[in-house]
Amino acid sequence: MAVPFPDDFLWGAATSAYQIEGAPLADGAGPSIWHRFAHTPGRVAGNETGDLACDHYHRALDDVALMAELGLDVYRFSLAWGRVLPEGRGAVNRRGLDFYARLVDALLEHDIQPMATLYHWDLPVALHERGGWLNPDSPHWFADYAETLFRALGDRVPFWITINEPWVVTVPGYLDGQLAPGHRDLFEPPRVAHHLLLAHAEAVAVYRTLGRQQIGLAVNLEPQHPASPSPADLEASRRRDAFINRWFLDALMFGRYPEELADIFGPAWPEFPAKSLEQIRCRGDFVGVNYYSRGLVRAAPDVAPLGAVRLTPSDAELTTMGWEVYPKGLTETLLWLRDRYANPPLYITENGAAFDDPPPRNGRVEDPRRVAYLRAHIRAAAKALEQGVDLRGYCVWSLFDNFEWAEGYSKCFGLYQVDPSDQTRRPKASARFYREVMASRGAAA
Ligand SMILES: N=[N+]=NCCCCNC(=O)[C@@H]1[C@H]2[C@H](O)[C@@H](O)[C@H](O)[C@@H](CO)[C@@H]12
Repeated sequence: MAVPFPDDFLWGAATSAYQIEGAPLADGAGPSIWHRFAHTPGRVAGNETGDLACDHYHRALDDVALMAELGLDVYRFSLAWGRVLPEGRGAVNRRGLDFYARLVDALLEHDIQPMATLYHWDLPVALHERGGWLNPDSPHWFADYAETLFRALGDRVPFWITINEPWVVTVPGYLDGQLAPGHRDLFEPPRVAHHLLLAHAEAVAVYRTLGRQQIGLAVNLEPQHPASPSPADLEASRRRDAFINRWFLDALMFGRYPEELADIFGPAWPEFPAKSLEQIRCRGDFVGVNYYSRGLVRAAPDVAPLGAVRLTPSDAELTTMGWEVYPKGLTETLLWLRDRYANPPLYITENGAAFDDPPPRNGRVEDPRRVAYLRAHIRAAAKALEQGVDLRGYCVWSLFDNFEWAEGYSKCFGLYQVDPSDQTRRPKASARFYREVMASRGAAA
């Protein structure tokens, strides 16, 4: 492929603490809401948990050597809040902090840039018991936690992400209850979202006094297309676009929520004080984009609160998550960000696909569909770059097959297969493909 990727473009891979580390209570760590959720029967497929996951907590240094062999420029990982602050605030757990210091130092020794996510869904139970993200103090708890990490690792970590996918924290977490903490309530999501945005803004403000590098928010974005040109479907796709794509970014970039949100939530949508919306207004240094698919939307008046449903096109290729393979949507999303928010610096902080991979043969795992998915989406990103999008990096989700939340270990996104019997990491064809892409600075895609 003609190479539009600049030499300093950062090629990487992403993971998160609860999904790969295992040992959730080791060395003084406090339990998270995901530890509690996974241990609640019926919440996770097969009642699987992150107790072992990829055992990364005990294998981190070997895993960093694997990342170096793969050829990563950047590695995106998350910090488990409860390892560092077992009660979520107050006393620091030195052994937890030391784990992350060792990980960061190992990455730097291998010339891999650390990209640290402060919050990837694993709120300490101790804070959840004080109301969690519903508590108006939660932004201050988060800013204090962030400050602890900025002071401990800020000199060595060049990229910080405050919160991973506040939409997923809010909607599956508090509206439909699919993810921890599993609440199903119409009145909680608007407040949770507001506190998450205040938490992000407060952490960025603290970072501005302590750090000199880059900090941003990672959002899941999904272009919405009406299933038909009917006014009802057009309106439904506009509502879903506001709900998924503009809710958090408009608040950050413009200091206001999309007006559709008040229609969607009706009486459950509070009057937010103008002062707090002004506090939320905070562009950060970059936007992290998590892209997987698009939404094909049909009006469904009886489906509350959106009045819309997402269709699965009958003729589309689907991943095992049921998501349509739609690389054009990545180009569309990147151009939309350029045009709506005045061309902010962007990193694709997650892009990948779950497919049922075969067992290894002669130590190799063939995953041609994932190779095709990654190639198509890297090319889609290139198309946006060629149109002036300020795209600076791309991270595959995920480095390893790992704990896919409520799906357990049944959904595999990894470049490496992890043998559950002995934790052996085996590269898939997609790892070999991605190594070539990185070595050729994008040309091999
Ligand atoms: N309706 N609707 N839209 C649903 C949009 C949510 C899409 N799921 C994500 O973005 C999560 C992200 C997460 O960071 C990671 O921890 C997960 O392992 C991956 C894979 O699932 C993705």
